[in-house]
Amino acid sequence: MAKIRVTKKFHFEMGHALHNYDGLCRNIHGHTYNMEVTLLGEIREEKGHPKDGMVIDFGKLKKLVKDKIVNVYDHSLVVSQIYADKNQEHLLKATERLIVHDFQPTSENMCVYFAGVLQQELPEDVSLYSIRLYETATSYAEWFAEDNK
Ligand SMILES: Nc1nc2c(c(=O)[nH]1)N=C([C@H](O)[C@H](O)COP(=O)(O)OP(=O)(O)OP(=O)(O)O)CN2
Ligand SMILES: [Zn+2]
Repeated sequence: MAKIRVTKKFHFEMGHALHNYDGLCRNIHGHTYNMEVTLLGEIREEKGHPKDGMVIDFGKLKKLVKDKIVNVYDHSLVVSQIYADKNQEHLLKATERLIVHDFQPTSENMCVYFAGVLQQELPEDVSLYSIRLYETATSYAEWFAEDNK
């Protein structure tokens, strides 16, 4: 049976600050993140089945990514534990949606983290092929399963 990739695009607004970064991005600022999630799987060939002809229903992929990533990170402020420890009092006053990770919230690290989240949630008959995460219109990071075997 043919293997094929399917991709869905998402976007969310997220603030972050890069601890000790040697440029403007050490300050709290925000981006519109655009994310492309690509899955690999076989096309269901089952005449009469509601999902006949699909690798995964785009609606199912949308719900999964929205529940696990978009609705969690949209309008949040993401900082590293080091940054949070230094600015805790200030941060808790500034936002209701503070997310602290044990890594610097760069596009590379967020991309790897999101890949881990999705890999845990996907149905067994499809696999995560790649994630492309645009931080700005001109900058993105990409995670590929092939690179991380
Ligand atoms: N390798 C990385 N470099 C930088 C990251 C990152 O996540 N990975 N992040 C930042 C800043 O947070 C911010 O995204 C600035 O990115 P940059 O592309 O430099 O943004 P500009 O607005 O200057 O982009 P232009 O389109 O070139 O104007 C910094 N570096
Ligand atoms: Zn940034």
